[in-house]
Amino acid sequence: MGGRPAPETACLGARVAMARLAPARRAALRLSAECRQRDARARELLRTSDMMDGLEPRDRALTTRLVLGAQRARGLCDAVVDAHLTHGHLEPRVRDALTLSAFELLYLGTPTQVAVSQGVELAAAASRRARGLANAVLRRVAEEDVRGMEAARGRVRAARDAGNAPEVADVALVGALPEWLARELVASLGAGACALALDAMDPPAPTVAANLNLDTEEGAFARLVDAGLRPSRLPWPGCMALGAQAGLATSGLVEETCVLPADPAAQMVSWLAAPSADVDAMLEVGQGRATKTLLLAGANRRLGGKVLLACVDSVAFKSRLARERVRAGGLGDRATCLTLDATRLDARDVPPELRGTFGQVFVDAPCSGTGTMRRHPEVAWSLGQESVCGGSARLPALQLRMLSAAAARVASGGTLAYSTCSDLRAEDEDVVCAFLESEAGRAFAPLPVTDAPCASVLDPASLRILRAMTGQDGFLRSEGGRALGLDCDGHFLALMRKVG
Ligand SMILES: C[S@@+](CC[C@H](N)C(=O)[O-])C[C@H]1O[C@@H](n2cnc3c(N)ncnc32)[C@H](O)[C@@H]1O
Repeated sequence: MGGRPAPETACLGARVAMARLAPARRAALRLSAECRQRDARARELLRTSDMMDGLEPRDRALTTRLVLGAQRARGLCDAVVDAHLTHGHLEPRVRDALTLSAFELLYLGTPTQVAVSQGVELAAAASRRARGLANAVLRRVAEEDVRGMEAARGRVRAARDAGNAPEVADVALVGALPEWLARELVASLGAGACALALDAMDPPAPTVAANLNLDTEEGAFARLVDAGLRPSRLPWPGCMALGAQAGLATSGLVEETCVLPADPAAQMVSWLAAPSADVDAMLEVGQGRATKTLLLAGANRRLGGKVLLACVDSVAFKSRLARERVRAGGLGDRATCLTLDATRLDARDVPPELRGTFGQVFVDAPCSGTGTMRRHPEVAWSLGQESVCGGSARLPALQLRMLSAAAARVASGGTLAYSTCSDLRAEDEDVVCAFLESEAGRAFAPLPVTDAPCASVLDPASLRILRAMTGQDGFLRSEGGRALGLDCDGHFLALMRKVG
């Protein structure tokens, strides 16, 4: 490995001096550096990097875990490492190496000897002079911080078992979150913040939805079996977990839109936001790449309907993608995908397709994404407190503006649905309450999600999950499903009926 070992390394003995850096860790270091330098999303980089193709499947899995995990825990690992430095500055690549190894020690439970010796090699790969420093820092992480983490985990588990809200400091540590975000999540979820923290580093189970616009649930299931993806049914119509995910991309099933990769709670939100068979026109706001468009059209079909959809998003390339996807996904000309700033939906000069009113309007709002941090690890440390907290917070203000503008397009007796993939009350209940108290919202009354049209076709197991997710206010918070063992992201849905 080159260079004379520093005294600290020498005292660890021959095993450390001779350790060979595992290919997975070497790849993780390079990819972490690339994430930092290009400000790239870790998942996107992992998907497109040639480096991943050259790795054995087991190494690929470890690299993925390390890169995503180190991104997720980056602020916390930085602070832990900094606390053990005797002088301030670290070369960025050495910091990348120490972050990866601190993450292994604190969150993956890698045995100390392995994590430290590999961490020393990793740091040496970044800078030869860093061996001694890496050894000293990582030993202290192993001796001091791992113990503190175990104690915090024990307290969060105890709070979960007793049904109590956990301590904010414990959630920040165990969930690898900035303190302010941990505080907001505990305030929003109460005891539900325990599971969020304890599962923070568990990769979400791969799940897909049958595209019921193209095929039956049984047909999609059979095609997944044929592709060797070992599907099993989850308690929601068309929702399936995959026993083997490798092969989904190459099976062609996603490209053909036979199945739609989607979290179980996102599937539920789409179904519950779907109109009944007698609604002929629906407006979807924040269409993105049309995953929910296809899901809710499929649910409407299952109810016997054939709704026409007008869909808007402010980003032109998403509308283009959505257009291709709804066509391939079996909606033909029934869905119109438009690029428009939805805060202007109440203006007179909207495109002709958006004039008049709709029996169902669904706002899938842009949000912090705090419910999907396992998929999008950057969120935890890149989200600014000022985006979601305080009277002038950017996201709640945008969400309220979009909801109010969309409300102008709801027909009398029609339904307005509002959803986010945020766990924060500031973007969920608080936005809905502010809307209902506003001039535009006075004509609306909350409608319990258990009264959504699709509830009539749910089997007892699906109804049980739905009830567990429904709060006393009638809104859906998916974290209630976790208590029943459903592995899902954090999603929120409110339904409101136009009564005025
Ligand atoms: C939660 S994502 C939607 C996900 C999408 N419905 C799906 O199923 O994949 C929110 C969407 O709102 C869009 N958006 C953000 N600001 C907007 C605005 N002012 N007007 C319309 N769309 C907006 C974003 O581009 C993003 O695609």
